Amino acid sequence: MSTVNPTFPATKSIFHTLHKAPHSKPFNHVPNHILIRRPRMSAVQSKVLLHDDRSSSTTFPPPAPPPPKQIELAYPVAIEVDKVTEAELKENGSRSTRRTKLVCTIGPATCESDKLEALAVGGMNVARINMCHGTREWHRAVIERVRRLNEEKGFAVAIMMDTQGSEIHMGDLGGAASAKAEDGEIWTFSVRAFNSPCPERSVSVNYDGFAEDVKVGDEVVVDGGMVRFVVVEKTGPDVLCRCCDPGLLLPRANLALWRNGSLVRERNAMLPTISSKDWLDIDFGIAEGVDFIAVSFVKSAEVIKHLKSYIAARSRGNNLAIIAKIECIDSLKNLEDIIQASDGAMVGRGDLGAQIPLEQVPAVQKKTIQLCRQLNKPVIVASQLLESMIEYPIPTRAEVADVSEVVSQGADALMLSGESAMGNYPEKALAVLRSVSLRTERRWREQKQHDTMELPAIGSSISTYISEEICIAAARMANDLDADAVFVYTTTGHMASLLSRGRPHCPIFAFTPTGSVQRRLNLQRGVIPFLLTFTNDMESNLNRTFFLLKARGMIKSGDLIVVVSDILQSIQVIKVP
Ligand SMILES: Nc1ncnc2c1ncn2[C@@H]1O[C@H](COP(=O)(O)OP(=O)(O)OP(=O)(O)O)[C@@H](O)[C@H]1O
Ligand SMILES: CC(=O)C(=O)O
Ligand SMILES: [K+]
Ligand SMILES: [Mg+2]
Repeated sequence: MSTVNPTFPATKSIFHTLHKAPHSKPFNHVPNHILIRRPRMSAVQSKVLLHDDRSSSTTFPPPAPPPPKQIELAYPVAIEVDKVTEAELKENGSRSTRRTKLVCTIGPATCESDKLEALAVGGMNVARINMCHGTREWHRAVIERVRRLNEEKGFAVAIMMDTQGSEIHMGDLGGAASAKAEDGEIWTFSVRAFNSPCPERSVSVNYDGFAEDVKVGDEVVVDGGMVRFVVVEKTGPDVLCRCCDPGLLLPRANLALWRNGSLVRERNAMLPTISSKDWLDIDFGIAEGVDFIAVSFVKSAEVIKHLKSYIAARSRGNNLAIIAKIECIDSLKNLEDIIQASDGAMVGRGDLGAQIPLEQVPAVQKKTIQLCRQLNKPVIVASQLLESMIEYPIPTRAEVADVSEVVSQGADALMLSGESAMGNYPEKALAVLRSVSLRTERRWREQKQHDTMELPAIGSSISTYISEEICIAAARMANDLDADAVFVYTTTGHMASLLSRGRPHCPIFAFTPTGSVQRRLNLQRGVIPFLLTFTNDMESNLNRTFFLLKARGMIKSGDLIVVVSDILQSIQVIKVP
């Protein structure tokens, strides 16, 4: 380990600097007053503004907020990064680190500390808890264990809470782990609540309108088609159904009704996206400080806006991100608005495949990934990626091809569901996601593939437009120059996310002073989030970062770095001294 060197040389080898300050040439057409209203200003601007007469209401540009205090930091301040990523950087160099992020659903197979640790070591970036199952106490214990591992073992695993939603689902089978439905058997689906244990071949249904809505001849599709029934008779609150596709019924499995080849959207379509139970779970998530809330069965952007304003009022200063789950037929009509209103999206292929014909699911997946990229929102692809690994230690070739395709399509993250929640091989499944991602990403880079996706302007102000352009240009420069990394100093994570949108071939080292921003960046493809306090003196930031990263073996002299600054709105290309 190197010792502190107070005379560590200043950055010398800047051989190219594109300085996009407000008055430089490329933005001559931009009226100054708009630029000066940016929330953060360059050091030069700050100084000028300090001499403004702030009390005068006629002054133009209008009074700006005071510049951020510049704290001079002693040389070695701590830099924190997830220890698994650190090991990967040391071992393989930055170019070969994994870009695709991995989400694991935590269930009975993985809820203990040793199992959670094994997943974290295996590359889990986000732990997902599904409020469809288990009690709040159970979930609280999982959250506490993840937090403790982060603190004690140096991981940076984020927590995602997934709501139940109020679509139609079965009850909990009176406590049984599962129930087998055989071909031709008659089962009773009832709106009555049963005492446990349930009467034989009976399940309760959470939706009170169920018996009124169904018609004889309707198909009841359980768990996206794992089991199927046909309605043969209705008697009061009970609906008698004959099993036509036998299989295992699991507690709280989702139910979809089909009639004449299409989904029944009657009064059940009026069920709220966020149920009263979900609101309690959301309060729980806010209180526990989870990083993401994934909202099930989102139908419109309004519900996301409503939830965001609720959260903003309750969790001051918190960085809770809302992920819209695209998993119902109604979400498809409003896809763009929903994604725009959210902080990210998840393609929930499980429930989606119960609501639209299966052969349409791949197109929805592809479209959602594309829209998310264009609108700069991270996107997770979920369900059945490695379904056979619930039972077997190796995946099918088709599953491997599917995972590889999702990575090629440019998704930010892959998710394990039953494979990690209740499967026999959670760590092996995670290892498959990791190795397939790495191999697919490498092939992409080796073939020097540049994707040609149009990235439209998305910001509403000139300053956000400048940020977007800088990030697109920086990503392209990094590819053309074969850079080892892009560095970005970011307080809100926004610049890091814009860089991720440009999908450079090298990783993005995002330095942020806030733990919640660091964890939130765990969902962005190609971003390695570091916790680091920085100032608005870019040269000192860079020198400090080079010093700290070199000392830890995460970069080395001669590495080529593209540096993007939020503060200066600039791009620099630097060889690490
Ligand atoms: N906390 C838990 N307790 C018990 N079992 C769980 C838990 N979480 C998940 N499982 C089991 O793992 C399976 C897959 O979990 P997952 O949460 O991914 O379900 P899903 O049906 O894909 O998601 P969703 O309900 O959001 O559509 C569940 O069907 C359930 O059997
Ligand atoms: C993940 C999820 O909710 C689904 O696939 O339905
Ligand atoms: K859910
Ligand atoms: Mg679902």
